[in-house]
Amino acid sequence: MSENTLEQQDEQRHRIESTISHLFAPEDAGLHGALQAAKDAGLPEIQINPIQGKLLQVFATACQAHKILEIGSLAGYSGIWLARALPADGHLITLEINPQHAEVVRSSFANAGVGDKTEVRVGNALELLPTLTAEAPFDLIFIDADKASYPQYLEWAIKLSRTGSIIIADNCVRNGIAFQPTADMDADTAGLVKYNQLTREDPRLTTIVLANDNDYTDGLNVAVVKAN
Ligand SMILES: C[S@@+](CC[C@H](N)C(=O)[O-])C[C@H]1O[C@@H](n2cnc3c(N)ncnc32)[C@H](O)[C@@H]1O
Repeated sequence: MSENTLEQQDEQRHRIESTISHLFAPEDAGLHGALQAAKDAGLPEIQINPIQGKLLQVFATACQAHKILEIGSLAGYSGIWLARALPADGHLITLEINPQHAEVVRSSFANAGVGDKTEVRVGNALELLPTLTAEAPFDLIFIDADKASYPQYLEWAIKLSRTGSIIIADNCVRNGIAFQPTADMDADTAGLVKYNQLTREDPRLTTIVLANDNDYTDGLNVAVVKAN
């Protein structure tokens, strides 16, 4: 029997991933609407994928999240996944620096039926985070904004957490460059490398990186707060 070519293996992997996505993480009209609104507004297509969205919901459910904080909203796609994991009296705050993005997010949240339990705060997350202490602790914090600031976002995420909170950050693999410090790395890569190092070494956290695919193109860093 002849061995599968690389192309056939790729096709098979893609088929299995699509099946998992279709079976376990189907997108409804609200999520499709957020993607279409992003396209119509000319926003970049850099949102998480459906399997990651479902994974966020699984983690939110695991820590019985009532309060969720997101850093980096874009068009509200990940925010909708997260908000849907909340109970009726739950609340999601999402921070977004770009006012145009924030407008799209608000309307996508309303279209998806999660307008009542969500709030978009506009500004630089590094300036907004210190204003959130009275609303802490957050049960789950999702970090997905500028990569250079990830180490500072981690510091705030821990401050705004409780024991058992889950801190998740996107783009923490990037074909392996997020683990390899080099003399000439750019600020984004330096932020990711430092983030992975800090979450690995901080005794208050237990952390793993989950790749999105077998090629390790990218993935999520998932840290649980052990003690706070
Ligand atoms: C990768 S996108 C977020 C994608 C979104 N989480 C999703 O998956 O649907 C990053 C977002 O972070 C925002 N952003 C970048 N720097 C920021 C900052 N300093 N403070 C707040 N938001 C920021 C960008 O404007 C952009 O909308």
